Amino acid sequence: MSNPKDVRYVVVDLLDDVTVEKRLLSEALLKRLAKLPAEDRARAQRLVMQTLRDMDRCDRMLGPFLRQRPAPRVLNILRLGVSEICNGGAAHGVVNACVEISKAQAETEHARGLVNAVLRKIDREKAKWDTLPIPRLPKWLRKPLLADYGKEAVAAMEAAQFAGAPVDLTAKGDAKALASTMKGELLPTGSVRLSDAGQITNLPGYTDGDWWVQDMAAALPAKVLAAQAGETVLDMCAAPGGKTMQLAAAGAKVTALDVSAGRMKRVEENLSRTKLSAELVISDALEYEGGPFDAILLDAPCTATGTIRRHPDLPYAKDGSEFPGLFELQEHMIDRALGLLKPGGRLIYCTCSLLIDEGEEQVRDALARHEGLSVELDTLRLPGVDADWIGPEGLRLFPHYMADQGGMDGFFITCLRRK
Ligand SMILES: C[S@@+](CC[C@H](N)C(=O)[O-])C[C@H]1O[C@@H](n2cnc3c(N)ncnc32)[C@H](O)[C@@H]1O
Repeated sequence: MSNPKDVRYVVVDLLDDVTVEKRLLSEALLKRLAKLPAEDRARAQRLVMQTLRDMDRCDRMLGPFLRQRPAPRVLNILRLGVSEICNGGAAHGVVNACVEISKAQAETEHARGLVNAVLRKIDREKAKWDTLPIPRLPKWLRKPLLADYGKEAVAAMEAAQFAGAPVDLTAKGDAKALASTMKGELLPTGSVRLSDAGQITNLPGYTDGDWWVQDMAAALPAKVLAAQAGETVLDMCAAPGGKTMQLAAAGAKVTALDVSAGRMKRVEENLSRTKLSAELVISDALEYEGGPFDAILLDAPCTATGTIRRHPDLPYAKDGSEFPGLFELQEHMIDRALGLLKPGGRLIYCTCSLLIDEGEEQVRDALARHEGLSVELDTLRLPGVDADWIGPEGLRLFPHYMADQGGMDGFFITCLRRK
């Protein structure tokens, strides 16, 4: 019988965490993977990511064989089975493992016959898999995106999200040299793209802190800030520290602030690995009294809807209900940041979101609230940034930009200057 230390059992637990408990995978993984031997963890993570990415297709495959929707855990066992079988897994082994997982708990034991019968039928029907349409975003997210960008753009975003994401690195030093060492592609924005990275911690230069993982779009805000050596810079929502490291590597005197002590530990570890330094402050940004600073980077807490390529759990763990609270927090944070700037100082505001409420709208509202505030579009014209991506409020990036090279995370980035 399957037990809680089996890879697939843990994967079903993780699917339950996301679809039933509505927890983000990043939060659930730590606790669940700790139950597995180290050598099984990468496989569990790969399987759960694949099943989440395939979820809509799994449900389409299952539809004709289910007279009614099974209990949530039974459905998740089936989804895992479908995803594995349709991605080339050996059906016999997959079916047996899924039946064993069903038998392991009283609430799913009754469904072992169903799991067995349905997965065997799926194996016979698996040719249908490749004809299924690209999964759509959930309605709560699709609707506002359709209103903002139209059908064609949303379909392109969905295709990019389904395709997943390569691994991008930011070099601490020379990006060209890093690309050559890693046999990666040097992107026009200066990030290094790896198509087949494998285990990150085994890559050359990891222990020496020569680079860190950071999507090419996520690397742009610090480039827009363009910190000068000796400048005082506040990284206002810093954890886990990708942008803090860029600012510190540029020679700025960085104050890295975050409200989460747990996440700040990650900043500390990242700085220590890369041998970079910053002053670390654990505080609510809205209560922080420091500065004034030459420049502030505000990578505000947001819906993270631009990162679904890397986080296919998001559409299943969220339903949009907490979004208005985030929009309000972003507004307060912008006001707080402007109050911590030196006269003439610059605020780089960014969110890894696709929603204009967290980008263009925030800028329009901030300009209306603050006299003497202006948007500096020139600073956004960086190497590799297409002029068409820049609108009156800032730089708008979509997952389907540069799709043939692997795409990028959805982001909004702007530079505001205070008189
Ligand atoms: C988008 S993440 C930042 C990512 C980070 N800039 C990087 O590049 O690695 C947003 C961060 O905001 C932090 N946060 C949320 N509310 C906050 C608040 N009121 N004050 C300070 N930080 C906050 C979260 O803990 C989270 O680490």
